[in-house]
Amino acid sequence: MIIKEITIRKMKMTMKNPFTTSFGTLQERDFLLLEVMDEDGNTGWGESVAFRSPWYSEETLETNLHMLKDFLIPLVIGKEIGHPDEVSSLFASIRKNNMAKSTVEGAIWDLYAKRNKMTLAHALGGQAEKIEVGISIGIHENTAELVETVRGFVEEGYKRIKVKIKPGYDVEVIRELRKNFPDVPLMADANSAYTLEDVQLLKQLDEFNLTMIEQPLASDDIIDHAALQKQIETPICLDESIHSLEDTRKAIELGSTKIINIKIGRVGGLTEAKKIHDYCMTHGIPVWCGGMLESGIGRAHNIALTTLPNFILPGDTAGSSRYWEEDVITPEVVVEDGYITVPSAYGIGYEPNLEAMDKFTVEELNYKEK
Ligand SMILES: O=C(O)CCC(=O)C1=CC=C[C@@H](O)C1C(=O)O
Ligand SMILES: [Mg+2]
Repeated sequence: MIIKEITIRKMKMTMKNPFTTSFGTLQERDFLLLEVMDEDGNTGWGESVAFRSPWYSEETLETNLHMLKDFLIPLVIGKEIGHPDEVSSLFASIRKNNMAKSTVEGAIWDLYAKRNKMTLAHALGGQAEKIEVGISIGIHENTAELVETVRGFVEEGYKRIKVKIKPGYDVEVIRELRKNFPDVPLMADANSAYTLEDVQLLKQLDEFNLTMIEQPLASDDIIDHAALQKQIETPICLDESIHSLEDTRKAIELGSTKIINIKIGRVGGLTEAKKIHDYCMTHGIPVWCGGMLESGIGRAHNIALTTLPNFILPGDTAGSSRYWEEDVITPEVVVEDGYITVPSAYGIGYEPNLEAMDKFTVEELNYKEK
C-alpha cells in the first residue's frame, strides 16, 4: 500500500464526569485523530492518546502534533508499505515520542486490515470473540460516594474494579471498599504517588487481597519496584515504567513486576504491544490493556489488541457511554454483563461517525504526497 494522504483532526470532547488521579482532574479531553488514505481510497484511523498536559508522560497533544507534522508524516507519506510492522523501522531514527508514532502506526494497521478484508483483531493474530472488561474509577474525596459509584459499576457487570489511590487516600478507602465488596476483583492504581519510604503503608494493603497494585513508585523506575515487590504480597503491575519490549524484559528479569498493563500509545504502537504480549506470555506474566480515556477510535484499537491470548485480566476498556454523551464511532462500544463483543467488520470494526466527529473537530490539517 502507498500512503497518499494523511489528515489530522484536533479534537475536543467533554467527558460526562471529571476523572481525578493523583496528578489532578480532567474533564475536557483534547486529542488528535489521524486518517491515512492509500492509492485506492481505502482509509485507516488512529488516535493520539497524549493529554494536553505532560502529567501522565512527557508527551502532550502539541508535542505529538509537532512530531507528526515535522518528522513522522514526512517519513511515511508517498511510501510503499507492505506490512504495518515496517512502520516502526521507518520511525527508527526518531527517539521515543511513542504516542505520536503510535497514532500513525495504528491508522496504518487499520488500513492494512481493511485492504486485506480482515478484522484488526485477526490481523494481529487475536482470536477472542468477546473480551472481559474492567473499569477505572477516579478519586472521590467522599468515600461513601465512591462506594455508591463502585456499586453501580459492579451491578452493571464490570469484571474488575480499579480505583486510584494517593497518599492520604489509600488504606482506609480500600478497607471500606473491601468491606462493601468482599468478593469483587479489586485493584489500586497509584500513578507513581509513593516512594520506598512508604513500604510500611503499602504492606498494609496486603490484607485486602487486591488483584494488583499499579505503578506505586516513580514513573521511570524499575529498581525500587523490585525492592518493593520483595516486601509486599500484592502483585505489582507496571504502567508508566514500560515503553518497550526491552523495558519489559528488564522489569521482568529484575522482579519489578508480576503483571503488565499494555497501553498501545505508551509503547509506540501495536507492533511493539504485540511483542510485549508475546514475551510476557512466554514468561508467564499476564497482561491487560490499559485505557487513556480514549474516544471510540482508540478504544477500538484496544479491543482488537485484547483479543490476543495472554490478555488474561480484564482491561480498562469500558463502554463509550462511560465517557461520552456521544462517541465518534458507530456503533458505539457497548459493554454487556462485563463483556464487549469483538466487532466483525473489517479493520477496527467500527465506522467513524463523521457527523459526530465534525462537531468535536477544532481544526483539520491535511498532507498529500508531493
Ligand atoms: O478508563 C480509562 O481509559 C482508564 C483511565 C485510567 O485509569 C487512566 C487514564 C489516564 C491516565 C492514567 O491516570 C490512567 C492510568 O494510569 O491507567
Ligand atoms: Mg495506570
